[in-house]
Amino acid sequence: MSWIEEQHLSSSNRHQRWWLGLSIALLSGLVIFVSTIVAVTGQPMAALLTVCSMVLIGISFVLYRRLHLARLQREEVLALLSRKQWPTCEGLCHLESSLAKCAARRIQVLQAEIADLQDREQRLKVQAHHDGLTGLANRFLLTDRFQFTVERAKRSGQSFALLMVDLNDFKAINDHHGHVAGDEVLVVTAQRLSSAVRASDTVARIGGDEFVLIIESIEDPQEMLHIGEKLFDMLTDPITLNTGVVAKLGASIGLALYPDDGASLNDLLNVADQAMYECKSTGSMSLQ
Ligand SMILES: Nc1nc2c(ncn2[C@@H]2O[C@H](COP(=O)(O)OP(=O)(O)OP(=O)(O)O)[C@@H](O)[C@H]2O)c(=O)[nH]1
Repeated sequence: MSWIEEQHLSSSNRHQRWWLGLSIALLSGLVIFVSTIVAVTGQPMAALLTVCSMVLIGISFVLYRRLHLARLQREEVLALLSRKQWPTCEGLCHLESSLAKCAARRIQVLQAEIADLQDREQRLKVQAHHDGLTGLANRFLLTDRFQFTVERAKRSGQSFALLMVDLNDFKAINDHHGHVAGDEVLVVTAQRLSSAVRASDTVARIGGDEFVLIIESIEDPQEMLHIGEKLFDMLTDPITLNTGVVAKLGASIGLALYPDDGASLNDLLNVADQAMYECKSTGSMSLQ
């Protein structure tokens, strides 16, 4: 038997003896206590005795737990010693550096997870505010930009224009060349509209082939006529599709001015929509 095992055994024997002694002492104490109560009162006080007994049992249990835990800890240290596994200085350094590496790896993983979440949040925001096909603003963002433009126009005292654009005979592209060709036409149309206005202006797609533009800071309504003509020329320029098919489309454009034609988005959309249908029915681009 090794010295460590001997130490271990004698230590647990000591504890057993200690525990036995304590139990006997507690039991004797209890018996003396009960006898005293009976002698003094002449009758057993059952309730009082029960409480006292429970207190004594509680105390002995706590003592036992403490002894038991202390013994467990000592057993662990003895086990380490017996296996000669006590960490050396080198071992501790190694342990420290591997813990540091582990923490650094965890931080990297967390950073990647945070970046991924931020990326997803950004994508969700874009999805919520933009048209999936063309990347233009959707109706939600259009409403937001409209409010923003109104506030700016109020401060500067300048007017702004709302244009409604609708492609003519777009359905025929879908019907004759397929939905993919139709999508391509919509994407090119969006690109053309965006390139025709300033970055601060808003271009939105609000329906199949319906687009809305907000053109800021209009000093002279005549200015809008030039912009309208430029848009018309751009949109009626034939589009060569990926399949080689050349798509020729017409466009109808309606105009409304803030604040002359209304102060709310709905008012301006109604005026521009009416103007656009007049343009479509006459077959010519006549900005109202
Ligand atoms: N390819 C494609 N087609 C769409 C999309 N959204 C709506 N459409 C189609 O666009 C067409 C729009 O129909 P209309 O409003 O009659 O268009 P139009 O032929 O230009 O008619 P007018 O405006 O009266 O000249 C419908 O056939 C819809 O199915 C889309 O995202 N992609």
